[in-house]
Amino acid sequence: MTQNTNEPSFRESVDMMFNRAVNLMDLKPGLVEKIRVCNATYTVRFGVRLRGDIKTFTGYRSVHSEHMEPVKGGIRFSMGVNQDEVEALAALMTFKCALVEAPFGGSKGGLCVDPREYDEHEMELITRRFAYELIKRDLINPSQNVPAPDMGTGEREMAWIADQYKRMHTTDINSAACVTGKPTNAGGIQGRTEATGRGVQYALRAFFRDSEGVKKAGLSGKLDGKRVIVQGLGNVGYHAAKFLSEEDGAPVIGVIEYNGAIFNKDGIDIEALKAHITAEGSPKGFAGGEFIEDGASLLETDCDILIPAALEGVINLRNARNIQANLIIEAANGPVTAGADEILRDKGTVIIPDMYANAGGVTVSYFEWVKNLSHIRFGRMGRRQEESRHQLIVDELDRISQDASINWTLSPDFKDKYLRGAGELELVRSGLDDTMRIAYESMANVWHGRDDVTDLRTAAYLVSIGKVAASYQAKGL
Ligand SMILES: NC(=O)c1ccc[n+]([C@@H]2O[C@H](COP(=O)([O-])OP(=O)(O)OC[C@H]3O[C@@H](n4cnc5c(N)ncnc54)[C@H](O)[C@@H]3O)[C@@H](O)[C@H]2O)c1
Repeated sequence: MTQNTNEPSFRESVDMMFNRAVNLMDLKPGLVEKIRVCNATYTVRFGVRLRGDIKTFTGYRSVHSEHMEPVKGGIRFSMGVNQDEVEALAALMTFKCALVEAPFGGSKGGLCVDPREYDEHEMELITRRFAYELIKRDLINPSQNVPAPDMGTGEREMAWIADQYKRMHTTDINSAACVTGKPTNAGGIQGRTEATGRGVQYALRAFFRDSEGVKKAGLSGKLDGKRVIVQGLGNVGYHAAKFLSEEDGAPVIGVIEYNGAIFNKDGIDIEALKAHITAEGSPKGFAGGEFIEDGASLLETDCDILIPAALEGVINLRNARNIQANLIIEAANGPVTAGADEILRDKGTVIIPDMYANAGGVTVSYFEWVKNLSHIRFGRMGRRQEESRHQLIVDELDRISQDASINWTLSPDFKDKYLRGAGELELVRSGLDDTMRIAYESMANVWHGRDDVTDLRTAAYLVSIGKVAASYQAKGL
């Protein structure tokens, strides 16, 4: 969403950020160009018989880089979808996967449709037809191109896509791995739906462990007590807001939706607001805070952490100077334009970049893909060994607690809970936590360690472009 005619497009913004980083690297120009360009974009126009007429839809699937296969990236359903947008999003997927070491190339898809205009049956017809067009060209395939949810899509659409693939490839034993983000009873993995929001939470925890980074943002102390404003209470924004307010003691004082915002300086009950929006279709009338008609104005309200979790280009040349948050974490892809990025950098605002901040989704998608290909429940292998290791600790604690000189006892259900701690959800969460920590450290080392790198985004690009370049070089390019 470009807000100003002087503003570059989303794709140009990504290129400008890429160029800024690449200028600090010692790579051959030919290799730089190979990494920068989008390999291919397929455009499809197809008709679906709806309400007694034929309605034509336009969709895209873009493959940015195949330095690793399959390529990976979500499918978005929104009226704003266009080629420029999908190509920008596909490029970000390449760098995101490299940064968190998910072994995929970058891709993205989109369909120009407003899901609110159609009922469930109509959406199924539209989704299956779009999937059919992509599957028959191997643009959805477990070993070549694996989509996932994005704006306007969720596990329901992923289940339709997986089923469509299965119908067209009845003998493919790996068909479930053709798409991630499926429901858990249809080949999905526990913790995928919450994964991107959970990743935002882990990213913020990693940031607040980095005292030098916290100082650079002009903040102090811990995540606990920091005032948060979130834009977009969809999959990513809702989970991030819920976890931060319920588990980290960080009150969400503002929530911005496309049709208004809610502000409450004492913190908003996220579950209650989500239930209200689901029932009413709007935050208007919510009793737990003040309703603000011009929702986007809340982006400029005083807070510690701003979480844009809706769409691109919302922080731009028009409002960047008025942003008061010390820290912006880009839960959405591309919420800050290249021009706004420069203004915010000059102001000293720290931005945790999209390619890292929302990488939780692709990380857990990777676990799901591996689970589907291995045909075994995630964590099932080795579970007995894990349990006997846990049992050793429990027995030892039991023994110590028998010591009369120590005045404490184990709670009766401790043992049971401890042993259950090795389940799929716990493994997914700990794998995600590790990934977010390691990736943060790799960026922060560059951010704090090089005088010519003054922001986390450039640091993130340096790390990820370096990995993509190494991958191409290993192939002899
Ligand atoms: N779903 C994922 O796993 C995932 C992974 C990585 C990145 N992302 C990115 O996160 C962002 C959100 O994705 P999502 O899956 O949560 O989508 P979603 O469709 O579940 O939610 C988007 C939310 O934003 C709201 N919204 C739309 N336009 C708005 C506007 N102008 N102002 C305020 N709110 C607005 C919508 O009403 C909705 O509540 C996108 O940029 C997407 O690319 C999503």
